[in-house]
Amino acid sequence: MYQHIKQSIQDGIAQIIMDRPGSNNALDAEMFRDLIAAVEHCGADEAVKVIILTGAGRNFSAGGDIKEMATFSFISYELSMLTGQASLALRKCRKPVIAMVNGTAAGAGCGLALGADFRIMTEGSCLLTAFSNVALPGDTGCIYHLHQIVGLAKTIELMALSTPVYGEEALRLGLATRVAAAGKLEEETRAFAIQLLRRPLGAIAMQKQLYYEVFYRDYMAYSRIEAENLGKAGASADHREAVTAFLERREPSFNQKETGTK
Ligand SMILES: C/C=C/C(=O)SCCNC(=O)CCNC(=O)[C@H](O)C(C)(C)COP(=O)(O)OP(=O)(O)OC[C@H]1O[C@@H](n2cnc3c(N)ncnc32)[C@H](O)[C@@H]1OP(=O)(O)O
Repeated sequence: MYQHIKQSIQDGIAQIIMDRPGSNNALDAEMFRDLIAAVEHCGADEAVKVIILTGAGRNFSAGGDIKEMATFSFISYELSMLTGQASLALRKCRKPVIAMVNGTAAGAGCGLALGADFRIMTEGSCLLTAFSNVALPGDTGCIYHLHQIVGLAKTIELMALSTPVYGEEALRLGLATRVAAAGKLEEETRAFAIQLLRRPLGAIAMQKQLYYEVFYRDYMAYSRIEAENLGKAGASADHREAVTAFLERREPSFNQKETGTK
């Protein structure tokens, strides 16, 4: 049904898989659209009680498709807004959403994991904001979600430095819900989903509605600024340099000018 999104339902648990392992599940506009459709579909399907979002292969997702970015002269407003809508779809969904973070969740992948209600990680899996590595300010509501969990000071640090946050530290910061034992990520995520299945899901749906309506009130205003900034930064010399450096597998050399100047 979708090209790079797989969806299955078993015993009330839907699994949505970002499935482009050759590119570490890097996301393009079509994948964001399909992900939103899959989440909305699961949200409306009576057979689905709990949703698990994960990535195929070694990593959850490497975020926006940098190889595709190399072909752009700018990042479109439509793509930028789609990123924010994708993580909002997880937040708006009335079913509990668990991000099963296999390997790395980078950039937009990190934003999506943070848009979920729960994150199950392993000691070796990590959340990596990554945006500043490619001279971008952020998307997928990443700053908004992060700020809700760790506060502004830690958000500023994680966004500016793009330091990876591994399982145990993520747990300490409140970013991870559970850290599964090595090799047990799927088993422990499923056990967590089954635990949720036994909870009063109607009341949890109302809790989610309340979180969304109260704590995400200004999300769309935020999202528009996020998209405008992504467009400006996507046209900057620093971003061009970062994308070229990524493809050439070398460290970028930033020119230190304000992002958005050419
Ligand atoms: C609009 C949205 C914007 C954003 O999200 S901005 C943030 C963009 N994302 C990043 O900056 C993260 C970039 N990727 C990485 O840092 C690493 O990857 C990982 C930590 C995720 C995984 O590392 P490892 O397991 O060592 O894999 P590997 O050798 O780096 O990559 C394997 C193949 O995957 C391709 N790939 C990785 N990330 C992306 C990406 N974001 N877009 C497109 N392709 C990607 C590589 O190039 C390579 O491919 P080949 O084998 O052909 O050389």
